[in-house]
Order: sequence, then C-alpha cells, then structure tokens
Amino acid sequence: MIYAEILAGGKGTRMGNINMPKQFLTLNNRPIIIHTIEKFLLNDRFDKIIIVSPKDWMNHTNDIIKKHIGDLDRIVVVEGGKDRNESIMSGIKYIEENFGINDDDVIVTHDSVRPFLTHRIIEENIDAALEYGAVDTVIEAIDTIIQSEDREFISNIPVRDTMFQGQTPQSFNIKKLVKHYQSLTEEEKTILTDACKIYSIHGEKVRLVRGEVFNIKVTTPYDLKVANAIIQERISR
Ligand SMILES: Nc1ccn([C@@H]2O[C@H](COP(=O)(O)OP(=O)(O)OP(=O)(O)O)[C@@H](O)[C@H]2O)c(=O)n1
Ligand SMILES: O=P(O)(O)OC[C@@H](O)[C@@H](O)[C@@H](O)CO
Repeated sequence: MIYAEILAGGKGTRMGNINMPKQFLTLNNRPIIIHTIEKFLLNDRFDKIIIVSPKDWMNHTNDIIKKHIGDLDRIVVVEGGKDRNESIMSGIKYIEENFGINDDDVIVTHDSVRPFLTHRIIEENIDAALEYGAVDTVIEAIDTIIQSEDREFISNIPVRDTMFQGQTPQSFNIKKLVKHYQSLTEEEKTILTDACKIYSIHGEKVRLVRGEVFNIKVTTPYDLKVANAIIQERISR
C-alpha cells in the first residue's frame, strides 16, 4: 500500500499572533491545507491520505475538507502528537491498527504548509521510496552555508556543491521507519528537526529527490506574503 501523510499537527507559533494554526489560514480564499491535500488527491497511487491535525482542530479539519473537497473515503483525519515526529508516528499507528503494515508499504510524509509541491516531486518520492526505502526532497543551496558552533564566529564553510536545503515530502518504507524510530533514545528524539535524521543518525542511506525553490514552507508572516504572491501570479497566467 502507498500512503500519504499530511502533517498539520502544529500550532504555527512563528506566524505570530493568529487565532488559528497557520495551516488553516487562507490563500485565495481556501485554507493552505486544502491546497496541499488537493495536490495529493491528483495522484491516484495513494490508497489512503492521512491528515494529522491538532486534537482541538480535528472537527474544523473535517469540516473544511467536506466544504472544499467533499466526503471522500480516501481521506482520514487523525490526532497529531506533541512534536512533528510523534505526529508522523500517530499516522503510522492509524495504519497499523486499521490495515496492518506489510514489508513493502511506503508513506509519503509532507508538511501541510508546503502547498506548492508538484506532481513530479510526489511521483519521484513514491518511486524512490519503493526502491531505496528512505527519501528526502532537497534543493541545492543557493547561498554559501556558514557553520558556527558558538553562533559568533565561523567554524566551517562547507563546499557549497555538497550543501542542500531540506524540504518535504520525506518518504519511507514504513516498517523500517518504525524500527529506526523505536531504537532512538529520548535525547536523540529531542534533537530531530527532521524525519530523515532518524535514518542518518543510524548511518543509513537516504535517497535525494530534487524539490523546487517555490516549494516553500509557510512559517512566518513574510512567507504568507510570498505564498499569496505565488498564488496571484499563477491566477494571472
Ligand atoms: N506536533 C507537530 C508539529 C508540527 N507539525 C506539522 O509539521 C509541519 C512543519 O512544521 P512547522 O513549520 O515547524 O510547523 P509548526 O510547528 O506549526 O510551526 P512553529 O514551529 O512556528 O510553531 C507543519 O505543517 C506542522 O503542522 C505536526 O504535524 N505536528
Ligand atoms: O524545524 P522546523 O519545525 O522548522 O521544521 C521541521 C520540518 O518541517 C522540516 O525539517 C522540513 O520541512 C524540512 O525543512
């Protein structure tokens, strides 16, 4: 089975003073998360599309899906966890309880607040997850990346050609992901800002898929302006 998991279990604190998590803010009159879900619905390889939502926003999530998309068997809303990786695991728990996990099942996980991903990115994630078992979506670093251990002076300037910026989707063989996640210590879990690190921390290979510069994560009020500009530019084409 091939699953999509759209991560919307966060609060969006860096967006500042908003009265709802950022994934529910609108772009061109439709919630950001709806734009994202629609990209996944266009791909018929997904057996199930799991949406992970904060507990208090599950009704709202179901309501806006009904309103903007309709009542679809392929979509289910489940409760998120206290951090992003726990939210990923909540979706996997749902899969385990309802369908069981087979050796070759894969999951394409994606930030609900990256509404501009493309069909190509999704397709390449599915194919690479089936072949390699772990996939990250990245773009080449445009700026030189500066490393500073003390945050005051440069400790290293890595060769830029070897530097990439991580986006999503991140896609995994589900059995392997569960195995690796369960073997992490509690301390290791707290330093993970990224699901692929669950693999690299164990020295495991993760295949790269090229993302797009416009596949932005709507994190701050500035990003929201950029996202609106992208939408307006697409409407006027
Ligand atoms: N417990 C969590 C935390 C985050 N996410 C999701 O992971 C994605 C990327 O995370 P981020 O941009 O950091 O979202 P927030 O945690 O909501 O933002 P902030 O850190 O500003 O509070 C978002 O779609 C967010 O909803 C999630 O599913 N469960
Ligand atoms: O650390 P943050 O909460 O900003 O983001 C966590 C993830 O969403 C992030 O690792 C992917 O979007 C890839 O950049």
